[in-house]
Amino acid sequence: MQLPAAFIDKYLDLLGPTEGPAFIEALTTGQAQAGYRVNPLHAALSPDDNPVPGVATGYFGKVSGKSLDHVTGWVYSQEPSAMQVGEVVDPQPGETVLDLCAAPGGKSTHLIGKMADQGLLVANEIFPKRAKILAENLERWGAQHVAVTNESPETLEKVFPQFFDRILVDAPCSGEGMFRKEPDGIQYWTPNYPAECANRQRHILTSAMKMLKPGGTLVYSTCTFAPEEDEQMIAWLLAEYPDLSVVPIAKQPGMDEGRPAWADGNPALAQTVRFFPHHYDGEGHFIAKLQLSGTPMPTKKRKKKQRGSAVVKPSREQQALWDRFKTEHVPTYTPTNLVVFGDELYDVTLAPELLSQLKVAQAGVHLGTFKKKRFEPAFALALVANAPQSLAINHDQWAQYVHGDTFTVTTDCPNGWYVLTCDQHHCGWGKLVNGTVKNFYPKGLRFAL
Ligand SMILES: C[S@@+](CC[C@H](N)C(=O)[O-])C[C@H]1O[C@@H](n2cnc3c(N)ncnc32)[C@H](O)[C@@H]1O
Repeated sequence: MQLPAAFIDKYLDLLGPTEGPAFIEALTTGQAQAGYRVNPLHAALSPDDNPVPGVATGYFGKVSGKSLDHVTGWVYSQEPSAMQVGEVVDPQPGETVLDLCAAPGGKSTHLIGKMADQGLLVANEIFPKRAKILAENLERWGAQHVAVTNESPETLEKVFPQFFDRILVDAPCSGEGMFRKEPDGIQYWTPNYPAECANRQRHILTSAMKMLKPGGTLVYSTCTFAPEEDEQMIAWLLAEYPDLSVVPIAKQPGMDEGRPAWADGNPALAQTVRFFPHHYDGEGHFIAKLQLSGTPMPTKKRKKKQRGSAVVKPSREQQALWDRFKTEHVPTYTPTNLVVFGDELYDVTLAPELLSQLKVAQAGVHLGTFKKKRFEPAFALALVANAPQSLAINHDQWAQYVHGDTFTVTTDCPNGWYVLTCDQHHCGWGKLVNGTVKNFYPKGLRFAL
């Protein structure tokens, strides 16, 4: 890997003659570190290999994107430093949490797991294609109390004034910490790139601050080493918002303190954390945690303007079809709020009057589709709900299932809808008709093993 000369000079200068060369050496010749988290919402998996210190669900190692564990949402691949961000946010069950820059969903899946799927997580991504990937990853995770929005921070701030207990800004950044993992990123680096990113980060943080409840916490993280985007961003926040204070972060082995001297010298900046590849077994990161004091900040009221699709309650007939399906197939599933978009039935946690003001990538749990006097369940429902009527399939049958094939089973079960399970993993819906399983694995997710 060839680093730009200006990059090398900058960090040799910042880190000094002893640390500087060790940093450059680790970044250019060290191996990128792989890891994964297990999904606490699906339990039943406790690997015996290498745990990541400080992350109860985190492990070192690689998981294939085509493995049963990954495809059914039992694990999420995430490198070890990135896992520490969710631990620092530390959301609690029942809280209202915003992940403002959320795609592809590494931190969001971590946050909703730590919340034990209680409360509300709004996972937002500004770019539509990335919002779709975020929605798919969260669907696979099998959480109920999540809304995926596709908005700019400026739009969200108008809908959610002083709304969230915790906000994570995992900011778009110059990505220097990922050079080892994604060397293609090096080509975008110029000496001015960190300052350009910092400009965008200040805009995002300005919106985030308007959405934070008094007493709430803001976590800001980047995957870059650039002081302009790290300590200097926190120094700017503290100067701009006198009601904010830095919350110390518990350090795991190998984590470094933030460097006050790389900003305005404020000693509180030493309570932020840095991940350097010559010290920590993971990629480059920076995390800061801040708390807003109890004084409410002024917010402007705004007229409700509908931007997304109209939110409608199910008709009496639709409600009856759902009730019958629920009683027979997912009796323990308790929806928060049933709404219909066209023929699609959703269970939403975010209040419908707020949803209707937003561009939404996934309003909540997609429960299914109304089709001429019948209800067809959606993939998301199979992952989130417990279904007493499940049908166990083996690994060969699972391979046929994810490929989209129809297959036969030997069973005494009556015809009808089943959640297919393979080694206890919920795989999706199948419809049993005289020993043949009709395949309802979503077309867009199918693949060959
Ligand atoms: C570091 S990534 C987030 C990674 C994610 N938190 C995870 O753990 O999977 C930053 C995200 O911010 C988004 N982004 C880019 N420009 C933005 C803007 N102006 N406002 C908000 N988000 C933005 C990017 O598309 C990207 O998905």
